[in-house]
Amino acid sequence: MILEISSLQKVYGGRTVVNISDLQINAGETIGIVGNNGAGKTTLFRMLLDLIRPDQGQILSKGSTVINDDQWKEYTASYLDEGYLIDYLTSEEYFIFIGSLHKMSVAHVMDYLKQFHEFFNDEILGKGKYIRDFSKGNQNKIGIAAALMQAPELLVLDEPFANLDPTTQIRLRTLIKSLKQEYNMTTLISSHDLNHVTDVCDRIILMEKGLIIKDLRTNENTLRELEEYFSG
Ligand SMILES: Nc1ncnc2c1ncn2[C@@H]1O[C@H](COP(=O)(O)OP(=O)(O)OP(=O)(O)O)[C@@H](O)[C@H]1O
Repeated sequence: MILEISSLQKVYGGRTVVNISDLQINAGETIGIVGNNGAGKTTLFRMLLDLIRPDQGQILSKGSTVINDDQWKEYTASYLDEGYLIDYLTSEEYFIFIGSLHKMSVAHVMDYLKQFHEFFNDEILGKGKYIRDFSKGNQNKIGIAAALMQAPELLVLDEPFANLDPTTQIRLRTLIKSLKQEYNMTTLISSHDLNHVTDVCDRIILMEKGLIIKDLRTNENTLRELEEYFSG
């Protein structure tokens, strides 16, 4: 078990926006979190990553509470939004900076980036462009590639398919699947795209008003079941 959540609550302005009594995530699972706007997906991710603190309950990562023990940072990577990026750096400078945090040399970073050749679609590297000047979709790609740099055991991505062109969405699906196969990475992905999450994830958690409404093992009926739920 890599993550154990119990009695977790976050309250904003008297309203409980996350309310999860019990949730366990096993190592190697690829989990899609779906739910309409305001369901609490991002708030849950922010608590998992100690970006905000719960009002109640606890999150254990490999048995240690994330708020008291920094151990989780060694094996957890995430990309939630552009707040992770550094606007005044070029993409190369940013990758080199993130690489340096993981003790990677410049040559190592450049070598690492080769595997993203297709994913970057010739738009990210060698442009001499500052991160602030990239499109939102291309900023996403930079953030995701940088998050993967530490070869995390646990990866958290908030709406990674949003703003990506269709070609890159499909490439990201392939990338996530291959990472799972290659080194059994545990991945949490929030998404509004039911097609993508049911294709990529082996488990889907449906949230509504902070609560977990469904927790499904993905099978051939899952997409239809989710579509029915959301259309009703
Ligand atoms: N800092 C904050 N202050 C007050 N309310 C907040 C804050 N952050 C989130 N909320 C509220 O918490 C609820 C859950 O928001 P959250 O962003 O987690 O939802 P989400 O499922 O990620 O939604 P979306 O699909 O729109 O990204 C929303 O009602 C939101 O307005």
